[in-house]
Amino acid sequence: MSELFKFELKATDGKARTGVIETPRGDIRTPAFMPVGTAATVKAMMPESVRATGADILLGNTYHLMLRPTAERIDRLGGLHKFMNWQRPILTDSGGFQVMSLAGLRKLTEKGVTFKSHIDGSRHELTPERSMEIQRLLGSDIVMCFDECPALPADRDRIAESMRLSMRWAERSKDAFGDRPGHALFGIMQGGLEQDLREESAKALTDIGFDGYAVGGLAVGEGQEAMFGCLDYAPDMLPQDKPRYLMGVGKPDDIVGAVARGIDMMDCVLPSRSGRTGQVFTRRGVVNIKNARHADDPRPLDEECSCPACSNYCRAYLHHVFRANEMISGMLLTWHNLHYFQEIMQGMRDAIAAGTFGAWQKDFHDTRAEGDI
Ligand SMILES: O=c1nc[nH]c2cc3[nH]c(NCCN4CCCCC4)nc3cc12
Ligand SMILES: [Zn+2]
Repeated sequence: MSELFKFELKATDGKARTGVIETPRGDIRTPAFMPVGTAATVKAMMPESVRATGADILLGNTYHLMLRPTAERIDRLGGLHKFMNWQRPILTDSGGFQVMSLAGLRKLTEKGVTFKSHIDGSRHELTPERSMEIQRLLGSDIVMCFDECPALPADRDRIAESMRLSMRWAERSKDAFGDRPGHALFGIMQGGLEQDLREESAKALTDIGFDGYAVGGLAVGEGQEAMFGCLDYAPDMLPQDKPRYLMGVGKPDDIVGAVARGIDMMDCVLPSRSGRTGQVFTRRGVVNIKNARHADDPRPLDEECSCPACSNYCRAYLHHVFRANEMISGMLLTWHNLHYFQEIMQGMRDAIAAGTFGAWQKDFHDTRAEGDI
C-alpha cells in the first residue's frame, strides 16, 4: 500500500485481528462490516444515518452503476462520493459476480464477459480493463479485481479452470489499474473448497502484489460448515500485513466465525434486505416482526439497543407499520439491523484488543436463543 493507504494491526487474539486501514477519506476500523449501497444508496437509509450506525465504509456495485445511471454520468457529476453524499471510503465490487447472478444471455471468454442488462436487455461487456475504468470513473477508494466466481457445487476441473482465468484477469486488472496513490486495488482469491487450488490462487495473487486480498468464491450456497472449513486455512495463505476481505458474508454468526479465523472486512445485504422484509436481528436471536404475536407487545425490539427503533417505538408499532407496508417500517428495521451488526463489530474489536475474544465469542453464542423470539 502507498503511505496514503496504510493497514496497521493493533492487536491479535488467536487468529482474530483488530486494526485500522488509514485512507485519504478516513479510517476504517477492523474488523469492519460494510453496508451494501448497490444503486448508490443503502436502501431505506440516509447516508448520515448509515454513519450514525457506526459504518466507516460502504460497498457499491460496478454492475448496477454501469447499467444505471452509468459510470460516465456519475463521473461527470463529480464521482460516487459526491453523487450519493457519502464522503467516507467506498469499496466497489468489480461486476463479475453480479453479471453471473443477475444478467441474462451471458458469454464468457478469455477477454471477459458479454451480457444483457437485467434492467432493459441492452448488451454490455465487462473485461478487467473496463471494470478498472468503471471503478476509476466512480472514484471508489478500494477497487476489486475483475474475477469469475463459479457457482457451487462445481467439479474440481471447472473450479481450477475458473480460478486460473481469474488469476490471469487479476494480472490484467493490476496492469489496467496502474499507479493510483490514495486508491487501493484488492485481489480476489478463488479455488472453491479445494485447499490446493486456494494455495495456488493465494500464491498467484501474492506474486502479483495487491493492497489487500479478498477471499472470494464463498457464500455461494456451500453452507456455513463448508465455508468455515475453507476459512480454517484460506486467510492464513494471504499476506498477514494486508487486509483480508471475505465477500458477501453474512449472518451474525457467520461474521463472528470469520473474524475468529482471521478475516478483517466483510459485506452483506442481509441486515438491510432483512430490514425491509421484517426480519430483525437482536442479541437474543431473530424477531420476525410480521408475526401476530407482536401485535400488542409494548416492549422494544431489544431493551439494550440504543437505535431509534428500539429507543422510540414498541414491537406493536413496528408490527403495525410493517403489516401496513409503511415506508417507516423499512427505515426503522434497517437502521436497527445495521446498528446491531456494527455493535457486533465494535464488540469484537474491543474484545480482540483486550485479549478476551474467546469469552466474548462464548457470550455471543450463549445469549442467542434459536429461532423466533
Ligand atoms: O468471488 C467473488 N468475487 C466477487 N464478488 C463476490 C461477491 C460475493 N457475494 C457472495 N455471496 C453473497 C451472498 N448473499 C447472502 C445474502 C443474500 C444475498 C446473497 N459471494 C461472493 C463472491 C464474490
Ligand atoms: Zn435497535
